[in-house]
This record gives sequence, structure tokens and C-alpha cells, in this order.
Amino acid sequence: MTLTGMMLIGVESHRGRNGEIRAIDPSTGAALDPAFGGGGAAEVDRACQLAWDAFDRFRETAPEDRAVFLEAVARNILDLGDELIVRAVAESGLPRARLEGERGRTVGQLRLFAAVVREGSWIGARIDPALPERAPLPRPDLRQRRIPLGPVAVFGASNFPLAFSVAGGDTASAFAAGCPVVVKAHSAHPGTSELVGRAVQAAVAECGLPEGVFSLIFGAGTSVGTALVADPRIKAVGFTGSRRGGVALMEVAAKRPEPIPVYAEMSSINPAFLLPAALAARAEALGRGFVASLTLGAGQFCTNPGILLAVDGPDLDRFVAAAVEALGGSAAPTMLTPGIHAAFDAGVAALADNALVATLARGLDGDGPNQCRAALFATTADAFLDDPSLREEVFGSASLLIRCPDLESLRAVAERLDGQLTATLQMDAADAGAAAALLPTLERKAGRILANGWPTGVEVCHAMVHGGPFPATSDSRTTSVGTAAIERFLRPVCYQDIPAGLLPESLRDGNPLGLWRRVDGALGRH
Ligand SMILES: NC(=O)C1=CN([C@@H]2O[C@H](COP(=O)(O)OP(=O)(O)OC[C@H]3O[C@@H](n4cnc5c(N)ncnc54)[C@H](O)[C@@H]3O)[C@@H](O)[C@H]2O)C=CC1
Ligand SMILES: O=C(O)CCC(=O)C(=O)O
Repeated sequence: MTLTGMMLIGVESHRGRNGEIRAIDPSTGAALDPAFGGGGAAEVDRACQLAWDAFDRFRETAPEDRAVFLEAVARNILDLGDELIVRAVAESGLPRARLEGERGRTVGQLRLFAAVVREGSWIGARIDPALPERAPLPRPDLRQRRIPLGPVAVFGASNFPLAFSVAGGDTASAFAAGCPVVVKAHSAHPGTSELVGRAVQAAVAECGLPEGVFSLIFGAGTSVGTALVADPRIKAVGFTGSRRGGVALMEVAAKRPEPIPVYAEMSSINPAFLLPAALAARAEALGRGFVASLTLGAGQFCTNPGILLAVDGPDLDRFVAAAVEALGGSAAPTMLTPGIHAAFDAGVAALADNALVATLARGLDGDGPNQCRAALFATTADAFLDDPSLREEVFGSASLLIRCPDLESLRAVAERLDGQLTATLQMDAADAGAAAALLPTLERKAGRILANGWPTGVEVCHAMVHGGPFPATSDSRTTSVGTAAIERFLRPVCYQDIPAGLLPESLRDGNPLGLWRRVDGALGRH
């Protein structure tokens, strides 16, 4: 498919006139063709109007029809074949195998949400039949279901050009809920975005859905994203990116005459606790495992293990020696964009220049542009508690070890951490007491707590929580990965004494959709 550099507004392809966006191949620094025209207020207005016009029809599509649509999107993405992977490699610097895996995850997510839509429990049907004879007051007939919020603005993420981008988890979960989607493409991968966007656009047409179910807009600065979030027809936002960008969009959403929810996944340093018995038993293996997780994908995961906490002593020294050796031999992969590379270098330089921080190891230097030279630093618990700058995320393969005098101080540091996507316990049976003492703190701080693994690698499943208190996300009540992500885009409506003919199918007597429903308090397929 020839890339056109055009935005997709409903069924139309539309050339933007607000400046040009060109992808950069970060491995060479070369600008890639074609130039993509940036959008403006007119395109945002048109896409939002189409999305609004599509909403009432799309939200009442039968579950089977919506599932078929999600599956069509998945199939069309696969049908793009190698062209998609080649373009994504060129625009992101990520290796082919990683992008092939990410495509599999993207398609798998869409299909999983198709299964969720068919299964139907997301509708949350509840029925409390009327009790006309109840004394002293009769009870009316009350029926509840959940409906989608409305059109959703989705911001593609730079670090997952497929799985967190145009047809990524935010879009899949919004479609599953019945929300039209307007995507603001990430300017780092406009070609990948156009290809996937065309796959979605084609699926909308194939399934006979209203054109406004999907639009894709480009924009180099912040104005397109700001206008989108401010638009009164947009009712929720999905975002993965920087804390600054996420907070800016939260403010735009909060200042609207009608504020809307923003589900922003932003910044997390993902503490890993190396507990004493685990260190004593396998310090060297832990050191190597940690470096493998830290350097995976040039550390460009929001789940990257950015700080380590352990009680100081000879076992920790063994861990450090193994980690230093592994990290010292680690190659320098290409980072996603020149901007992300510059931010990484600045973050590493700030740590290296901090008088309270020691540099333990640096990875191998690269010989091309935008390469990530991994870094491991160490500091003390007191220094970490005194200097808030040490709690900031350095996006890329950089991590800070906090040497604590004892378990009590390790807990005190944990207590001062900001909200996190993950918290990791490296523990053996003899660490159970220390782990139990940490757990209440970790539950308050993190969305996912894991033992004896590393936080990179997020399973897409029903029980996953990829979320957490601020600044990990803007709303700790939800997840952006896994089937529970659909909850973000739904709200309950109660129907009181509404005549049977006007009730939605999901709430009708006889359960025509065969849903699990809570009837008079009892859950069943009735
Ligand atoms: N924690 C995480 O998962 C991630 C964190 N990052 C961090 O973000 C930095 C920059 O990377 P990007 O991916 O470009 O993220 P970004 O937050 O700068 O941009 C993401 C998207 O939001 C839009 N945007 C940003 N600020 C905005 C504003 N004020 N108003 C309206 N729209 C706005 C951008 O145009 C882009 O489409 C990285 O160096 C890294 O520190 C990046 C990717 C993932
Ligand atoms: O590792 C994953 O699957 C998710 C990571 C993520 O959300 C991110 O890096 O932005």
C-alpha cells in the first residue's frame, strides 16, 4: 500500500495543511518519505462530529456485530503483511522480531476483546423486579446496564507503535465498549499509523458501520491533541506517554464545561525489592536477570525496573558485581526518537552529576545516532529520601540501587515512593515475613505486585492490572491492559418502570441475549 501522508477522517483521506510531519529513522537520523500533513481545528471538528453522529448507532450494534468488527480490524492488520513491519522498524528503530511479536499482541488483544463483547458480562445487567405488594412502600421495577461513554480520543504511544497505538489496547477496549474513536497519531510513526488506520477504516466499511466510528489525525505540536480533548463531543481520553503530556491533557479535560475522564498512563520507576534470603541464595542470577529486564527494548517500557532496594552487605555486593559485569557488556540499542534519546542522556547525566549518587556501571557505547548506553547507579536510603529528583523516571535503560541499612529503612523508603505500575519482590521462603510487612505499602503504591520475576512483559489477560496511583496513571481505579480496560469507557444507567418494549435487549424478560445477569441479587444466566 502506498503511503499517502493523509489523515483519515471517516471514509475520507484528507491532506492536512498545518505543517509537515516526517518520521525519522532513529538508526540513521534520516527523514523518511512521505511527508504527512498536520491537522488543525477543522479536522478535529469534522472527526468529532462524525464520531458523535456514529455514536448512537455504533453503541447499539449487537454484540456479535461488534465482535466481528474487532476481528475484521485484526485480520486487516495481518493482511498488511511485511510492509507494516518494515515501516515500523524504520520509524521506531525497534527490532523486527519485537515488532512481529507486538503485532501478534495487537491482533490478540482485538480478538480477546471480540470474545469479551460476545460473552457480555461487561454489560453488567442487573434486574430488581417490582414488588408492588411490598409494605410500607412498593418497589418499582429497576434494571441497570452499562452503556459506553461516547467518542473517545486515543493518543498513540511512541514506545509501542502497534500495541499501544492506532489499533492498540485503548482503541480495542473503546470499540469493544461501543465508543467511536478519534486517534491522535504519534508523530514518531506516522507511516505505521496510516497503515493501521487504513486497516481500521476498511473494517468499518466492510462491517457496514457508520464512518465516524474511526478517524485518524496527525499533528506535530500540542494543538491537535488539546483541541481533541477540549472538544465537547469527546467523552473520554486514553493516553500513554510522558507525565508532562498526560498532566497537560488532564488539565484540559478538567477545565472543560463538562469535564471528562482521562486515562493517562505516564511515569513509573517500578521498584524491585531484593530481600535478604533471596540475595543470599542467588545474588548472581538476580544480577543477570535484572540487567536483562533493564536493557530489554532499550529500557523503553513504562514497566522498566528503575530502582532497586536492598539491605546493604556482602550478598548485595555479589548482586552488584554480577549486574555490573552484565551491564558493562550490554550493547547499545537504538532508541525510538532523537528526543527520547536526548531525554535519556540528560537524565543519566543528572544522576552521574549528583554528588549523592555513585555510577556503578555503563553499558557499551554505540557507534550510531540515538543509541542507549545503559547505566546503573547507587545511592543511600537517606539520600533518596532527601532528594526528590532521584524519584523521577529516566525513560530508558537506567536504574538506581538504593542501599538501605536495614529492612526498617527499606520499608521507610517504600513508604515514600510515588504511585507505581509495578512493585517486584525477589524473595525466598525465609523472606516471607519481610514481604508480608511490605505488602500493605506496596498495595497502596502499585497496580501490580509480582514475586520472583521482573516487571517488563505485561500479560494481556483478564486479571491484569496495568495501572496504579498517580503519577503512574491519572486514575488508579482502572487498567489500560487486559480485558478490564473496557470498564474505563462504560457508565451505568438505571431504567425505572420503563415499559418492556422500550427496554434494551440486555434487560428484557426472558434474557434474549443469554447474558449473565444479577436478578434480585442472584447472579446467573437468567
Ligand atoms: N511511561 C511511559 O509509558 C512512557 C513515557 N514516555 C516519556 O515521554 C517522553 C516523550 O515521549 P513521547 O512518547 O513523545 O510522549 P509525549 O507525552 O511527549 O507525547 C505523547 C503524545 O501526546 C501528545 N502531547 C504531549 N504533550 C501534549 C500536550 N501538552 N498537549 C496536547 N498533546 C500533547 C503528543 O503530541 C503525542 O502525540 C519520553 O522521553 C519518556 O520520558 C514515553 C513513552 C512511554
Ligand atoms: O510492557 C508492556 O506490555 C506495557 C508497557 C507499557 O505500557 C509502556 O511501556 O508504555
